[in-house]
Amino acid sequence: MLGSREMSDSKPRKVFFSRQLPGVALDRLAAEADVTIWPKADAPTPDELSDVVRGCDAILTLLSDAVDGRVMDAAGPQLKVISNYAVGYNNIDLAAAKQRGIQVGNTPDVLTDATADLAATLMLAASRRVAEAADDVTSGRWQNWEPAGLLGVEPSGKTLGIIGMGRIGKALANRMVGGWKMNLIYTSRRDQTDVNESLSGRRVELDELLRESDFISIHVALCEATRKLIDAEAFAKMKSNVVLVNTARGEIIDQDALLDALDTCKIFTAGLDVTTPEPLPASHPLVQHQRCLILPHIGSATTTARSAMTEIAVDNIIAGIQGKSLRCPVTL
Ligand SMILES: NC(=O)C1=CN([C@@H]2O[C@H](COP(=O)(O)OP(=O)(O)OC[C@H]3O[C@@H](n4cnc5c(N)ncnc54)[C@H](O)[C@@H]3O)[C@@H](O)[C@H]2O)C=CC1
Ligand SMILES: O=C(O)C(=O)CO
Repeated sequence: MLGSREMSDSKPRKVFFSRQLPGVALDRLAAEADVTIWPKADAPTPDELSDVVRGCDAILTLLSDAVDGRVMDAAGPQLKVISNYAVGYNNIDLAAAKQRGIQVGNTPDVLTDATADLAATLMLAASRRVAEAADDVTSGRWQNWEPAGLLGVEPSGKTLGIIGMGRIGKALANRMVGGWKMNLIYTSRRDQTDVNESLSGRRVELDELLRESDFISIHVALCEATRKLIDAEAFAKMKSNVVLVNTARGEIIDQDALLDALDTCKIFTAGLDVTTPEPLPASHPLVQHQRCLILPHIGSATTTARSAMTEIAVDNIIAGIQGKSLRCPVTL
């Protein structure tokens, strides 16, 4: 049923947090609601989540929590808001929430700089083979300064292709065009005149981006249209020696095709903050691959970004349980 849900003023609101959050904003919720925080280190399974949200007015979820209609129904008809502690919301069934009149919120903007910084870090670290080089030192393999040892590629003056020119894509473009004087091409659902004018960017089709880029960084949201967007066919179109970076979602790359592209030296290196699943087992060939640098999804992991995310997530919950519009709503 569409529309706002019944508010009951007679009993305290119940809120479930699927993890403890950094920052102090949680204190503000105490005045409004009884907050239960998932006590275990491992994320709740879908069954556990359905169980613990029973009777809740609001749920705070992480990107690893799959929230579908079943979880929403298990919570009950009083559930008013799902506050996702992330800007990406591919883990939430928005149609099911809309159908039930449940508001969904996310945490945009405040993590843009942190995530763009990490994408830039991955670009530089992957292009200079930093993980491989550090491993040579810690393993004792490094013996001599070699003129042809650990040669990398340089971003300066090269072409950067950004897939998905949203907030984080633009912030990375600013860094790499401003600082490294890279040439910019990008894919986007609409032309971005500000990017074209201030960064001399050019919107292109994905095919052209794949054929022209020396560095490719993925910043598009995950949805059915972007799942496995970078597959074997896409790798085949790329130049050789491409550096590929993904800080968006692991599902956007076909990981078997990526492994093959690395094994056959079709691409130079990859830098990934996201994989599927997360974590990849330590024995996975991509984890073990010398030219694949994988980080544990730390794009937004700065004290500044995570505290600000907590503020927004809590604001979204308070507004939601009061029946008001969310500070950062997600709509279908
Ligand atoms: N590694 C990390 O810790 C973090 C990862 N992320 C990921 O980065 C993504 C981007 O974040 P923002 O830039 O803030 O989001 P945004 O919404 O500003 O940008 C996403 C872009 O994807 C485009 N897009 C969405 N659906 C599309 C489709 N079907 N086809 C083509 N383009 C489509 C949008 O038009 C937009 O330009 C998030 O969705 C999230 O998955 C975000 C923050 C931290
Ligand atoms: O916000 C997101 O979407 C993340 O992946 C983590 O901050």
